[in-house]
Amino acid sequence: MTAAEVTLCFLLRTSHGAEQVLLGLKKTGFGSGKVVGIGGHVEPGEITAGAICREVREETSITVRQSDLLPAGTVDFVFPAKPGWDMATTVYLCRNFVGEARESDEIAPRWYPVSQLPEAQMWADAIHWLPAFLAGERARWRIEMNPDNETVASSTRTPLPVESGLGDGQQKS
Ligand SMILES: Nc1[nH]c(=O)nc2c1ncn2[C@H]1C[C@H](O)[C@@H](COP(=O)(O)OP(=O)(O)OP(=O)(O)O)O1
Repeated sequence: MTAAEVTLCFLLRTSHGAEQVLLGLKKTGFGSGKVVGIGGHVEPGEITAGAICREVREETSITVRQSDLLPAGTVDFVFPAKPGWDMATTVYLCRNFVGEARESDEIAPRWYPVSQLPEAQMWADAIHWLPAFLAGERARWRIEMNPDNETVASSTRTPLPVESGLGDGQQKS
């Protein structure tokens, strides 16, 4: 089964001298009840950068321009006991955006200090890859889950060269 194409964007800001990242409590669907990154599925006909701008706006009311997206890498989430959940994720950071985060039907967004991520409320794998992306590392990650679909069986990281474009302009057919 082919992994679903999804995308995540981590908005960053500095508040009172501390760096913060926008995450959100997922209220519906996949990962409901967890604190997750902002994002979702790339729809047919969309490029990944267009999809993430749409998802950020739908989920948080914040406007992000494609030209302000900073490609960070990818995460392949692999669920061997549930292959239908496999996702190929393109990850962006963004420091330039317009608007205030507002709750949507899907997500209750909240700013967290980068140094104090809400690890216990997130997917167990997030602490493997998220701090590295937030520290500016660019990489391709592969996360394989255990049969419980919750705990991590393995995580592997392949560094990306700084100039890599990550195929941002590719259109999904
Ligand atoms: N193991 C995992 N750890 C993690 O932190 N995020 C994961 C994950 N597996 C999947 N995700 C993320 C990637 C993706 O952004 C999200 C699932 O996409 P969506 O939020 O779009 O799902 P939904 O089906 O609820 O919504 P729609 O796409 O609107 O139908 O879950």
